Amino acid sequence: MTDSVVSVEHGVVAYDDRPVLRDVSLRVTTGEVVAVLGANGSGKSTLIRAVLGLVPLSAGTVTLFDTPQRRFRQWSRIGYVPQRIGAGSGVPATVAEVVASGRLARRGVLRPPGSADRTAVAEALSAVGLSDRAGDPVGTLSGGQQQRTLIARALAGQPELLILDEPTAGVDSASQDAFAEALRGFVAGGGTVLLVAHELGPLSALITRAVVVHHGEIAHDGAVPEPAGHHAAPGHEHVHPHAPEESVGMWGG
Ligand SMILES: Nc1ncnc2c1ncn2[C@@H]1O[C@H](COP(=O)(O)OP(=O)(O)OP(=O)(O)O)[C@@H](O)[C@H]1O
Repeated sequence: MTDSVVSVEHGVVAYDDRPVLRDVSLRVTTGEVVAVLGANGSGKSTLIRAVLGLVPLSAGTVTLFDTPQRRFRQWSRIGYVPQRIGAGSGVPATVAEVVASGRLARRGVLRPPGSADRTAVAEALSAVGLSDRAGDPVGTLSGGQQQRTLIARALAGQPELLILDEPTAGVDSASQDAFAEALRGFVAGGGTVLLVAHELGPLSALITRAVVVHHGEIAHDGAVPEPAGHHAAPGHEHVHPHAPEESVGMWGG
C-alpha cells in the first residue's frame, strides 16, 4: 500500500487538437499541500480538471487513491472548489444551505440530514469564520465571504483531498486569512491539498511543495520558488508588506 492520493503519469490534454498539457507527471501523497503555480493560460486549471476527470486525457493516466480514475467512484473523498465565476448567482439560498449541500454526496438526496450532517456543516462554517452569517442569503455576502462559503461547502463533505482553483483570487485579506486558517485546520486533521494559485499570500506558510506549469509542462517541482522580478511587474500589489520574510506574494501572471 502507498499513500498516493493523486498520480498523473505522462498526461496529455488537447483542446481542438491544440495541446494544452504535454506529458505532465505529478504525484501528490497524503498530507501534502501542493500549489500549482504558473502564468495565465499555462494549463494550471486544465491540470486539476484532468485530475478530476472533467476534461479527458488524450494520453497518459490519472490515479486517485491508488485507483485508476475511470474506475474511481469514491468522489466524496474529494472536495473541489472551482474557479470563481463572479459574485451574485441570484439564488436566494442561505449560507448554511449552500454549505449543507456539500453533504449531499455523503448522505444521499433522499435521506434527511442527521446530527452528523448538522455537526459537519457547523464545523465547516466555524472553520471559515462564517458561523454568524449562517442564516443570511449568500447574495448579501462579500465576494470573499462567498468564496469562504464555497470552501466551507467542500469542507462539510469531510473530504480527504481538497482541490481548489485559485481559492483566494480577488479575495479580501480578511477572507484570505480565514481561508488560510481553515486550510491549516484541514491539514492538521490529516487532509491533503492541491490548489492552483497566482498569489499565495497568507497561504505560503502552508505550502509544502510547489509545481510550476509553463506552456503545458512542469517547469519546476519542489520548494516554493522566488517570484522572479515580481516587484517590478505592472499592477503588482504588495499583499503582505509587514512580512517581507515570506517570499512569495505573486508568481507568474
Ligand atoms: N474548454 C476549453 N476549450 C478550449 N481551450 C481551452 C479550454 N479551457 C482552457 N483552454 C485554453 O487552454 C489553455 C490553458 O488554460 P488553463 O485554464 O488550463 O490555464 P491556467 O493556467 O489555469 O490559466 P488562468 O490562470 O488564466 O486560469 C489556455 O490557452 C486556454 O485558453
